[in-house]
Amino acid sequence: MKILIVGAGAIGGYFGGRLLEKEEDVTFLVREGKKEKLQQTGLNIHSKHGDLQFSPKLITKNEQSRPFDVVLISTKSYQLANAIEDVQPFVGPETMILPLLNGIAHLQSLTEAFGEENVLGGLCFVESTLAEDGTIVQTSPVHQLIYGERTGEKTERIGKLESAFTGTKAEFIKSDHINQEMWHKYLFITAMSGITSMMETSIGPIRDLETGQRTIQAFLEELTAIMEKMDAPIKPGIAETQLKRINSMGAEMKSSMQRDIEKMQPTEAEHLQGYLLVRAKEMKVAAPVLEIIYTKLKLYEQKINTDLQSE
Ligand SMILES: NC(=O)C1=CN([C@@H]2O[C@H](COP(=O)(O)OP(=O)(O)OC[C@H]3O[C@@H](n4cnc5c(N)ncnc54)[C@H](OP(=O)(O)O)[C@@H]3O)[C@@H](O)[C@H]2O)C=CC1
Ligand SMILES: CC(C)(CO)C(=O)C(=O)O
Repeated sequence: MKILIVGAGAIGGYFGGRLLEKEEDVTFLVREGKKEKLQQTGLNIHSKHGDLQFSPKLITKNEQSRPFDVVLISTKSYQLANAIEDVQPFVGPETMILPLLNGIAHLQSLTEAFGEENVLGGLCFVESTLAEDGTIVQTSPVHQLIYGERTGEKTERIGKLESAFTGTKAEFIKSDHINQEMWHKYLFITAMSGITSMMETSIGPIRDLETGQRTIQAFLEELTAIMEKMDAPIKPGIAETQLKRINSMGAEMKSSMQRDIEKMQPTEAEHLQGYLLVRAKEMKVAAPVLEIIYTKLKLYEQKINTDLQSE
C-alpha cells in the first residue's frame, strides 16, 4: 500500500517512522525547508519505545507522483487549508484520507475537499514533540493511532489498511465507532490542553489540588453539556470516564498545545476550544470555564502576534 504522510512533524513523523520500521511504502509530503533539513539529518526519532533513524522518501507539492492509496494528514489545524491544496495532486478517486488532527471541525474542510466517502476517521494518543534540532521526541507509554470508516462499515479498503498497519511497533487500532471515539478524544483534549495551558504546568500538580480536581471536573461536565446539546455521538458518563483517564496519566504529562506555548508557537485554540464556544453561544449553553480558558489562549495569541510584529 502506498502511504503518503502530510507533515513530518511530531505525530506524522512518529507514526510514519513506525510504519517505515515495518518496511511499509511510506512517503512524506513536506515543504521545501523541511525537505532540506530532512535530507541533511534524516528522520530521527527518540522514543520511549526505541529510537529510529531513516532517510525517508520525500516529495514536495510541485513534484509528480501517481495517487497514493492512503494519505495521513498530520498538520496543525491552522495549516490544514494549505495542506489540502498541496496534497490535491497526490489524491485520486480511490485515495483514503486519514486525518490525525485533534478536534472535529477539520472533517468539514476535508469532506468538502475530497468528498464525504474518501475521508476516514482517525485520532491518536501519543505524547510527541519536535526538539530544536528536528528530532521527534516521543515520551509517553501510550502510542496509539485509532482509525476506521466513519460509517462504521467493515469495508474492503479498511481491511487493506488494517493489513498495512498490523504488526507495526505502535498500536494501530481499527475502530467500528470512530466518530464516537473522535468526539471522546475531542472532549478529553479540549479539557486537557485547556487546563494545562491555562495553569502552565503538567497535569500532576493541577489534579493533586482539590480545587484543580474540581476545575477539571467542572470543565469536562461543561464541555459534555455543549456536546450533548449538539447531538454529538458521546456516551453517557463520558465526562467521568475522561476524568479517570486524566487522573490515571503520568503526572508529568503535558498537552501538545502547552508544549507549543512553551515554544512560543501558535495554538489550535480556535479549532478546539473556540469551535465549542461558538456552538455554546449559538445554543445558549452556559460555558463559564471554557470562556476563561479561551480568553487566556486568545491573550497568549495576541501576545505572540505583537511580539512577532515588533521583531
Ligand atoms: N504532538 C502530540 O503529542 C499530539 C498532537 N496531536 C495533534 O496532531 C496534529 C499535528 O500536531 P503535531 O504533530 O504536534 O504538529 P507539528 O507542528 O509537530 O507537525 C506539523 C507538521 O506539518 C507540517 N506541515 C504543515 N503544513 C504543511 C504542508 N502544507 N505540507 C507539508 N507539511 C506541512 C509542518 O511542517 P513545517 O516544518 O514545514 O512547518 C510540521 O512538520 C495536531 O492537530 C495536534 O493537535 C494529537 C495527539 C498528540
Ligand atoms: C494529551 C495528548 C498528548 C494525548 O495524546 C494529546 O493528544 C495532545 O496533547 O495533543
